[in-house]
Amino acid sequence: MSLLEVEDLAVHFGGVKAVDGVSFRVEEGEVFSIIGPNGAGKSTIFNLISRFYKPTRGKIMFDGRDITPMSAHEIAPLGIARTFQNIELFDHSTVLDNLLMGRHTHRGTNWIQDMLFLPKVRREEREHRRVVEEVIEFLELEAYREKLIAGLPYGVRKVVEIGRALSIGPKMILLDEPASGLSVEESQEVAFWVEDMRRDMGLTVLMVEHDMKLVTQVSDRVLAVANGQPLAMGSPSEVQSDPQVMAAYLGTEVDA
Ligand SMILES: Nc1ncnc2c1ncn2[C@@H]1O[C@H](COP(=O)(O)OP(=O)(O)OP(=O)(O)O)[C@@H](O)[C@H]1O
Repeated sequence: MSLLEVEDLAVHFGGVKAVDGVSFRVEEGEVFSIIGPNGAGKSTIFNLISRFYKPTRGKIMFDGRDITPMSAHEIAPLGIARTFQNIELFDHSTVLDNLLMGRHTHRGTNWIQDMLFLPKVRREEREHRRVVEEVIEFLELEAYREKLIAGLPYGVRKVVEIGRALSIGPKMILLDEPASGLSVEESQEVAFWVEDMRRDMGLTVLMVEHDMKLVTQVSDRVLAVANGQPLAMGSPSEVQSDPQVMAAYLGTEVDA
């Protein structure tokens, strides 16, 4: 059984077939990337898997469960976390508080217990802190722990965005263009973290990315899409040399 199974997925917005008949499987521990020109449907596939969009057709299975009918807040506790292309952090909170908010899906207490600060609440709080401190150490964010998001350089905010997703303790992380807007050196750091996430945390990574250097460096397999439809799937080199993929990119910008 694959960790993620996407079967004949489609979503239509009026006359626009944003995604139309996309199927793929992601194995546990795999780094799987989705590439394609602008407007190909990549972010829409992410929005379908993370249950922000309701599919017109198709099925999504995660860890043996049909998650197609579930809502976005129901899938985080199952172990699916995502980052957003446009960074979804609380600008006027610290890095630490943003990461602690990422743990909210694990809340096992109610408001009365919270108000009375019962031992169970204190135990949970300690566990949240432990996990978040591990993430801070993993992403080397120690120097920024108490800093407000608003004052941080873009590259650091992108890393905190990954940290927020990691803080929920997922089995699978969806990275939506983690290298967009980053320098060559910062993109290389993202590559190292993706490799570490898989090796040290045993995570499965599903990534949408334009930076082909990053995709080639970290991905086991790649799915290329265009106009909402699958074009080719295979190793990074197989997909990059596929004639249909090359044709789809002709006349469009490829960040090689
Ligand atoms: N909520 C929506 N309503 C209407 N159309 C949408 C919606 N979401 C996406 N689309 C359309 O679906 C198509 C695919 O968009 P999507 O953002 O998934 O592409 P993408 O491959 O992620 O592009 P990019 O690389 O530029 O981020 C586009 O034509 C887009 O305009």
